[in-house]
Amino acid sequence: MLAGSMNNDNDNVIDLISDSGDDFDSDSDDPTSTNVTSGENGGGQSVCFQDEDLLRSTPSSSRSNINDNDDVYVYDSPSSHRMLPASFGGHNSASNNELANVNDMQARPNLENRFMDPDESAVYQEALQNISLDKREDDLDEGVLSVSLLKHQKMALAWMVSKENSSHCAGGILADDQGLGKTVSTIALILKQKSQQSKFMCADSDPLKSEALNLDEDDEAVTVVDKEKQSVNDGPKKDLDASLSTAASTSDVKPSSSHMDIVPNRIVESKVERKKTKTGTSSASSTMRSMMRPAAGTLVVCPASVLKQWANELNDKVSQSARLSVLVYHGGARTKDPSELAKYDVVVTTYTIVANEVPKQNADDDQDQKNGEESSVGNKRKPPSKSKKRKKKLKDSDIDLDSGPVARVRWFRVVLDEAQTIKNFRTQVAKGCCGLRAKRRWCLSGTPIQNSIDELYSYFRFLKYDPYSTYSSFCTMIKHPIARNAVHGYKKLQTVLRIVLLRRTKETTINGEPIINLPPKTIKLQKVDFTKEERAFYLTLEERSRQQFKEYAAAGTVKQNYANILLLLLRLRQACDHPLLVKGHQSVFKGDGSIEMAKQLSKERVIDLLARLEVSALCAVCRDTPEDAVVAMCGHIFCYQCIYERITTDENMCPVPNCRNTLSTESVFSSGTLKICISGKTSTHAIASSSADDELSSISQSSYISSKIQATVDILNSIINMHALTDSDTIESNPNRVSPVKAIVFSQWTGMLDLLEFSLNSNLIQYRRLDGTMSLNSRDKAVKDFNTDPEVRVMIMSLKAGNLGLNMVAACHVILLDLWWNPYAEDQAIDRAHRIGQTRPVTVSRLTITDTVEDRILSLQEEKRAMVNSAFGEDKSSAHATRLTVDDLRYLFRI
Ligand SMILES: Nc1ncnc2c1ncn2[C@@H]1O[C@H](COP(=O)(O)OP(=O)(O)OP(=O)(O)O)[C@@H](O)[C@H]1O
Repeated sequence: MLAGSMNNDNDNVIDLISDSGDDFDSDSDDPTSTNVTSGENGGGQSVCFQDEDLLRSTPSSSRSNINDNDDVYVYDSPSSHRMLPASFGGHNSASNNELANVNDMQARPNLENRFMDPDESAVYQEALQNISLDKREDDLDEGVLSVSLLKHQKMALAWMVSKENSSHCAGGILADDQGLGKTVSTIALILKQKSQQSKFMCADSDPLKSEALNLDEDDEAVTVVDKEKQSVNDGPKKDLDASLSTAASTSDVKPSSSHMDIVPNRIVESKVERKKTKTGTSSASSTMRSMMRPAAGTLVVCPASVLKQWANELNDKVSQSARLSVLVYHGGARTKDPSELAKYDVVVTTYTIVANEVPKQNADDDQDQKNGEESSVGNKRKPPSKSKKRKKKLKDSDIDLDSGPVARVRWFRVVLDEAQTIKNFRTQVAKGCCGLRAKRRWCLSGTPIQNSIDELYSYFRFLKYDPYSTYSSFCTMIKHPIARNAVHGYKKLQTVLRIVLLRRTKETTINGEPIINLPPKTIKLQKVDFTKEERAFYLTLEERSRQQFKEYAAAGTVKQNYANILLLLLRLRQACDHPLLVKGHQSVFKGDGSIEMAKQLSKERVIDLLARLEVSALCAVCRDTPEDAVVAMCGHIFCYQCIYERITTDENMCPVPNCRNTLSTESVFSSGTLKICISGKTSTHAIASSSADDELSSISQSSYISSKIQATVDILNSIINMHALTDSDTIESNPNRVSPVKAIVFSQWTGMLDLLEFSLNSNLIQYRRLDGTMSLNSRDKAVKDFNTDPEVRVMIMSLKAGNLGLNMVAACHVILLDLWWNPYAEDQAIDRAHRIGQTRPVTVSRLTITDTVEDRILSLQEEKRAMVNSAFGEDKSSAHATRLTVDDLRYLFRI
């Protein structure tokens, strides 16, 4: 275990998780956010804690069911390994226990008093009210959905409806495991509440009604649109399939081309809106503009990769008679007219678009975060006063002109799918989502907490879950109580969460019955050996990295060189996949015009950009370790996917605050592109294989089949050939006869996918590919081909582009080519196949090379799981928070 290798030197604790805005943010899925334990008590599960993460260790019995002997994890135990305990969801087998917290409050006023704050009385009241609602179910009239809701979905529907009707925090977090049908539950909610939504959308035309319904407390002025100025317009009625085929590509979207079944009487006169917005920037006109903000239906915000899937589900799961009008709001040619959005029951868009179109929260918000960070335990600061709020809202109106259509309507409901996207409250995307005006707010996430308690704050802020929606209150009322007394602090947190969060795992039972009968999932850790040459290559690299680290340590500059150290680790991880990745092999992205652009730059500039790229720790958009890192002309670093989505859909401004640099696909460079310019060679392969000092050139060729690739191909071949059919096969006895066995292969590096492709081609294995550089239409087609074409047996995907949301039950094997710091990203990937609709046992192969950095990553992953579990577990013995220490890094470098 990791901790076993560490000493007690707490003086060595370094703060590798920055508190505010620097590069080492607590959001990142790199070791900085792993909250690794360090040896405080001389080995074992000792930890070095600070108040940031406030986490405790878990007894081994409550951890995942790990068989140490054969490295097979079997996820069929009733005690889920996942991050929230039974008591959180409130709707699982522990449904009686889960009420204990609230009952405690009733029965023992002392407990209540221990944390009761005047601002929290509404929370307390709701906790009391909720006691009796636990097992309620709700359903839709027959024929509204094309499928029947499962029992747990009926329970979710009842809970969501009651939450929406709650006076305090209308909405919540549906945190069911991946693949348990959150999308369908949410669609059921939209349908169930359709009449309320329609009332909201129509109330614009009746000021009295608007006031009586108190329709939008978020707005500074209730929108009053003269009925006479509304045009009744049925709009172009096109069917959803047609709209999808035009709307989802990044290049071929026509404004308003994706309308269907427009709700009559709901069209705000767009000319009026446009005229108003053109008339200058005076406060009068901005107030007017605000008043003219039309009321719209439900906005679904999701990652680009699942945009089409959402639209498809809205189409497929709703019967013809109850059909919802749906707009896929995406692509450079999307409408600029907010009233256009207000015509639809549901608008589906991406996080990138929300981040771009919604004005970021202003200084008040930042000040609040500062207050929270600065305030010490017991030193409570007041949340912003009402007058301040008012001021802020007026400012919002003033910046209305800068905002896009999604920010210029009042939504009835906003749903954030894969809501962990906003887990870092400091990111633009989190701020953008919080800036949306909405009456009801939902977060959907199978992995709501990945790194720290702070992630909850981001959801609470979005949900406007008062009083915890300001950072200072969140710290005072949640973080600090945990720091003071973990037992009571967590109990309180569980109670607070129980009101807004519903979670069931695949192992949850209702009345003794599993909520879902999925075939089992088996995860195998498959250890692969390097060849002699690969081992030699790796050892040389490792030795160099170790020396470098020692130099930093000797100079006392480990912290300052943190980005460099991450890069050293990255190289070691890549070496485990294929030596060529270390040599700079990277996909030259399809249609990449940037080589020509880079050639125009001076050599110094190119070298400078390459240097920046090579020390990049985090993507400036997602704040994760960049996948397929690119550097922009301004020097900022991004994942290619993160920036590609932005520059192909929007105004092309660099998303880094105060950097107004214009970006295009031609002006962001991969290291491969820059190296081509420096060397004058035409391909990265050529550079890699022609290095003068490359004594190991035979394994640095793109045609070289690395051990991991060989292992992957072996697995694939055995899967494909395994199910030889006999004459006696029936559909029942051998379902593979009708649906051939298929596999998904994930890697973090598109360069690795390129290299794998060589072997798949030479083995005549038919495959499709999905990565972040592909248009949404191409991705959708790849998924469809994989799911429906019996000849296509393999899907190769980049982890970032493919691990969220997609339904791929055609696969019953998943191969993870490399390990990720954050084990939850792997869980998400695996659950593309292990979800409702899967009929066969799912086998997962995690490939690792023995005796390399990957062994240590495995330990880190387990520590991370234990950390997240322990945040909510039963063991109260060691209530501390964790930080990555110098010793942790020594451990990673085997020093
Ligand atoms: N009641 C139902 N009947 C039939 N199929 C269903 C039902 N509910 C969900 N499904 C199907 O199960 C699959 C998983 O559902 P869904 O995508 O809603 O899960 P999810 O919880 O949103 O997953 P993720 O967290 O991965 O996004 C989908 O293919 C969906 O169509």
